[in-house]
Formats: sequence, structure tokens, C-alpha cells
Amino acid sequence: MVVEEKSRVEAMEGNQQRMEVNILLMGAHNVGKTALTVRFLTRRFIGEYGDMESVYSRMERIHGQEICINIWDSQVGEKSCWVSEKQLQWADGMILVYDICDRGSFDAVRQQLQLVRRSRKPASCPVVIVANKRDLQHHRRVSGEEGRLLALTQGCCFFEVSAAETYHSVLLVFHRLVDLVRETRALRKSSAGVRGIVRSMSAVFGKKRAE
Ligand SMILES: Nc1nc2c(ncn2[C@@H]2O[C@H](COP(=O)(O)OP(=O)(O)OP(=O)(O)O)[C@@H](O)[C@H]2O)c(=O)[nH]1
Repeated sequence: MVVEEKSRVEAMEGNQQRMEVNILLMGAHNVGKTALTVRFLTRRFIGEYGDMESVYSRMERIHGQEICINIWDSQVGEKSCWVSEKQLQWADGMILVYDICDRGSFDAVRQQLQLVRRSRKPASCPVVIVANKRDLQHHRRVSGEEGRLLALTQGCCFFEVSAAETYHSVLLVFHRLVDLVRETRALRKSSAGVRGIVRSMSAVFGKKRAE
């Protein structure tokens, strides 16, 4: 095979390679983190969930590519929303969940966002904010506009969903985040390429100037 053709085929195969995406789910106690995870993994809403912190994995085919999605369903105390540096560094993307009927959980998302941004920049770790329990409109304490505004000012995506009612909206949340992670990686790769070119050019021109 001609060298050019061989490298093109290798590049295509490279694109089809399995990709891994780590997603960290955060949010206050009882907002529905596990319900969202279980909905995504099994399409079901079972109503009662254990208190175990777990990492789940699932293979998905998105835009023709096999992707292994690892989900860390974090566990927080009733009073504190602390997450470890290890969790923050593990994640390629994050989902911050609040309950539309619980203003405290919305404040917790604000706090967690500050924590996240102290160790991860938007360019390295996309964040999706999820307002859950949309089915409980009559108990609503946080308006959709407040959620959307927070997301807008923090450069995050925003979804309002009900883990109890629909599978499709939950699927959209996870797929959108996977897309954002892919975009972030592609951007990092291309800017690393540009940096490489600039480095080699300055090496050549620097050398010429020195001669
Ligand atoms: N009505 C309604 N209830 C929900 C929804 N999502 C979760 N719940 C309920 O909210 C409660 C808490 O859900 P979990 O998924 O355990 O919440 P969590 O954030 O994982 O809780 P911890 O991990 O214990 O902090 C459960 O009783 C769920 O059945 C929803 O969209 N609508």
C-alpha cells in the first residue's frame, strides 16, 4: 500500500478506536443522582436507591464510535457537598444535579461549581447542570430561568428533566456531555498541534537568526 494511503487508513482506524469517558455526578443529598444514573443505565426508574457510592460502566455507540462511559455516582453527607480532589481529577466531564423543589440543593450546585472551577478549567472539563424532579411542578422552589442563568454565567449546559418520568431526556444529558468531552479533547489536540508547529518554526528561525 502507498505510504499516504496506509496512514489514511490507520487514521480512520484510529478514529474508530474505543474511547473512554469518565463522568462524575455531583449534587446535594437526595436530588436524584442515582435515579438519573440508573435511568441511563437500565432505562428504568425504580424509586428506591441504596446509599452506596459506585462507579458504573456502560458501552454506547455514539455517532458510530464505541464509547465506554464510566459514571462515578458520588455520595455526599446530608450537610456537606464536599468532593475529593481525586474525583475532580478523575473526571473528563461532570454533571451537577439539583432538585427543583429544594433551594438548598441549588445553592449546593453553586458551591460545587466554585470547587470544580478551582481545580478544573472549562477548557479541560465540561460541566452540565441538571435540574431534576421536573414532574413535581407544584412543589417547585427554583425557576427554570435561575437554572439557565447560572449555567449561562458559568459556561455550562443546562437541562431540566425528570428521572421519574422520561428516559429520553436523561439519555440526552449523558450524550450531550459525551459530545462536549469529545469536542474538548479535539480542541486540546489541535491546539497542541499548533503549539508544536509554532515551536518548530521558532526553533528554525531562532537558529537562522543566531547564524
Ligand atoms: N418525583 C421524583 N422523584 C425522584 C426523581 N428522581 C429521584 N427521585 C426520588 O428522590 C429520592 C432520592 O433519589 P436518589 O437517586 O437516591 O438521590 P441521590 O442524589 O442519589 O441521593 P444520595 O446519593 O443519597 O445523596 C428517591 O426517593 C427517588 O425516588 C424525579 O425525577 N422525580
